[in-house]
Amino acid sequence: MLQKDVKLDNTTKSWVLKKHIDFLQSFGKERHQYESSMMEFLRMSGMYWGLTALYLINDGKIPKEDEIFEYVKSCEHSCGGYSPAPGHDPHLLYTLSAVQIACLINRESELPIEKIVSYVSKLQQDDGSFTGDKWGEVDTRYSFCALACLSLLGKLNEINLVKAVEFVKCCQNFDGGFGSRPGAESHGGLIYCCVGSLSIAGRLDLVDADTLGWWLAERQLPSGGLNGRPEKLPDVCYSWWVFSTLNILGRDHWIDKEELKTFILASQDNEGGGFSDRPGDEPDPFHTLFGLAALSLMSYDKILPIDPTFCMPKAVINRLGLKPQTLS
Ligand SMILES: COc1ccc(S(=O)(=O)N2Cc3cc(-c4ccc(C=O)o4)ccc3N(Cc3cncn3C)C[C@H]2Cc2ccc(O)cc2)cc1
Ligand SMILES: [Zn+2]
Repeated sequence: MLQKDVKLDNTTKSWVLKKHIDFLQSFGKERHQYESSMMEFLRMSGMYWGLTALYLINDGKIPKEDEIFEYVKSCEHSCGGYSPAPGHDPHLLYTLSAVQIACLINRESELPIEKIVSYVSKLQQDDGSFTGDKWGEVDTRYSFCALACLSLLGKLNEINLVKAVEFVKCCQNFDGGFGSRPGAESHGGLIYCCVGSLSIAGRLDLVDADTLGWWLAERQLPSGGLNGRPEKLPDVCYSWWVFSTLNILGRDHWIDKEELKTFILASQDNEGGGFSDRPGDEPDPFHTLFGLAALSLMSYDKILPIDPTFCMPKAVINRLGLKPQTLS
């Protein structure tokens, strides 16, 4: 079977740092007005992706912190959950993004912490799993959102952590990977969510690190890029999901970092800045964060260090006194 991959033109690129700062600072303004209105349904997450990326390459400086915190507050619901934009419904995805943004700008103590804890706790099911909102769709993505959100607020003990870990374990497959629910196939993004959950819970002993490490290393293609499942095309965001998981498991040397770096740099937009999912596509804040975050794990140039479990600057995780488990 011909292996699906992309062909890189052979110029190893350096990176256009200044243009990435411009791209991130202008996203949502006139240049991207249409796109930003199209993306209203995920705007709180879009702000977390854009602001975290900017923090990493702009020396930790984030402009208009008061305006940002006003926006976060405008999306707060009486139940303690946050919506992606005013007038939308609250959801666990955007509640995590809201807490992450507050931590980035040092304002987490001004959040209604007890109400957020109550919102997240109510989403935990009897089997330890979490739904994304009251409509009840269970997915290991939401286990990660719940544990990351409460851990950032120092309230991890307010949910049943033993049951939460038990559910993640039930989603482990024979290939060492994890899926969205028990029996679902292994997928790079969900493996990151499950290993990230176990890292926050201090239960990486439950992971078969050699079998999973091997499956993750198999994601690297001749282009240097990583895919999320066998036979899929490489994609910059998997540089994060797969590579940060290998980093947590202490096996990031099992892939060729130089080749991964070349793939990521080939996916940057030299004109307008930003990174796309693969070379030649449109850049967006989502792939810009995950490309920069993977480069940060490789200590590329002057990108500030990032925490592999929370996908947040190490300086913020240290300030909060958090120590997510990793296997050295
Ligand atoms: C452009 O098409 C999509 C498809 C899915 C989504 S998503 O919200 O379900 N989601 C996140 C995601 C975001 C973007 C994007 C474009 C512009 C912005 C502004 O900030 O963000 C683009 C893609 C994307 N996807 C889809 C994707 C990424 N790589 C391959 N694909 C198919 C991921 C998707 C699921 C998701 C992942 C992580 C997360 O924290 C939240 C949602 C969004 C746009
Ligand atoms: Zn992607």
